Amino acid sequence: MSRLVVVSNRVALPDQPMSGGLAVALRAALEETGGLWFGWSGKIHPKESGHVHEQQDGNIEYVTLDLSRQDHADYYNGFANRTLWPLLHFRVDLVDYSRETYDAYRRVNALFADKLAPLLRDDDIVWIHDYHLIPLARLLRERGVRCKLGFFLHVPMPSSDLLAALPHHARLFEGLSSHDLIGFQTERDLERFQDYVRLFGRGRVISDGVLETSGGHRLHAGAFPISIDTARIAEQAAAAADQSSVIKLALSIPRGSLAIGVDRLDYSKGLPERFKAFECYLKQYPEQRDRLTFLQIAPVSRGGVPEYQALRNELEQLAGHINGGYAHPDWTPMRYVNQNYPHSTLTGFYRLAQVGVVTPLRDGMNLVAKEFVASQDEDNPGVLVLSSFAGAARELDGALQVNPYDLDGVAAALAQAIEMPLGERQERWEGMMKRLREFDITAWRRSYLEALRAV
Ligand SMILES: O=P(O)(O)OC[C@H]1O[C@H](O[C@H]2O[C@H](CO)[C@@H](O)[C@H](O)[C@H]2O)[C@H](O)[C@@H](O)[C@@H]1O
Ligand SMILES: O=c1ccn([C@@H]2O[C@H](COP(=O)(O)OP(=O)(O)O)[C@@H](O)[C@H]2O)c(=O)[nH]1
Repeated sequence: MSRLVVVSNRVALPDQPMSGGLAVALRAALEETGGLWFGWSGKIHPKESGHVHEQQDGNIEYVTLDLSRQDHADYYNGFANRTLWPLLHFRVDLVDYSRETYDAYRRVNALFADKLAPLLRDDDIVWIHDYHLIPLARLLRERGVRCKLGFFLHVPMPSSDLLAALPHHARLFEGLSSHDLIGFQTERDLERFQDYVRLFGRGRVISDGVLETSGGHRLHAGAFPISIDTARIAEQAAAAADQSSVIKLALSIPRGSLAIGVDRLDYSKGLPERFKAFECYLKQYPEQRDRLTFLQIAPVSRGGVPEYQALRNELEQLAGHINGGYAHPDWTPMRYVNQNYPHSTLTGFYRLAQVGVVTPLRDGMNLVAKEFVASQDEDNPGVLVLSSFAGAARELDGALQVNPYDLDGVAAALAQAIEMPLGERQERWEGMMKRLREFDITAWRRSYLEALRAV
């Protein structure tokens, strides 16, 4: 059996807190197969990039690299998170492009290739993840790597006109053609990529899922929606009721209902719009007031990027404004928490909640939506309010689907969720849970790797 080598910028090193779906999902996938996980150590080196750390945990070997302060600023905060991230989330207005950060991005990818290529064997299966590492496959091929190379994009693929707004887009995206298989979260993402190849990439779509580049090279592309370890999450949620933080939360809401949101503090997650929609709900449904408490957990993410700092300030003001307007001495409508929680606690929080609120403006998948469903009590399941712009919306059709820009629509969905009769809640939940049981993290990994092996 060939060895699985996973490559990603973010690596979930043992005993580190995880927030971010990529790390959560890849750890779950690698725990089953074992293999090598290669990427950034999460550390800044005072002098230079490239210092290597090696670590073994069970059947997973970790090889990670430090980044210098400059490379971290220009590659991670810069080109990856101020250029590609907004572009791929349809936010051209936030794209900050500079040749300096693009050079750093290529430089760090070349460093990854230099360190990884000597570790690879011809019968390895190498699975590269996400927008940080688009040029890596080509750089590995240039260093003589011959094994199968696959790529998975965790974020949305925007429409081709938006991609074409990026200077040097052709040079960047041509690099993807060095893979044998490119995976997307949804069929829509795949379609938009095929459009880009035809309209701007000088390539051809031979048949659905088979592409030919301008140089005549053929590669495969498909949709592989990422998922969760459904059975484990359901077990954790049922066991979490004994945890002190879960008990304390339950005791703090003696009457009424809990709505919960859990997101990295990121502008793609639609948090200001969500807070404003909650305010609309409080205003428009006074008869339900005092019954619903909204808990938003939002661990700080990419704190070195100015747009994320501005978002944090905005959310603090909005939360203060809502509580100032509606709180009573014995009830506060909003609880806004920047702390990061382990899954074992989060699943207990999800299970306590009557409503899960997942309203990103754009999201590749959104694992929180799936975790919320998997954590529910089958005898009394909560209701998921889900943005139709999350990749998860394709599969979670039992959710109340909303347009996150339509604040009145989100407010109405919250009110509907609170009033929804048990029978309807169960029916909606069962359909979604069936899908998550059948298509869990193992099925995702298998379906992608089988397709890659078959190429
Ligand atoms: O590594 P960070 O900069 O801290 O960011 C965390 C991760 O955010 C993004 O996650 C995406 O992957 C999820 C799993 O496929 C998906 O559900 C979600 O919609 C995406 O936003 C990013 O793509 C990852 O690279 C980051 O590690
Ligand atoms: O305090 C937190 C907040 C989030 N998460 C996890 O981080 C992941 C977020 O993934 P998602 O796909 O929803 O969004 P991303 O952050 O990757 O864009 C989920 O597994 C969450 O349970 C966590 O472990 N602790």
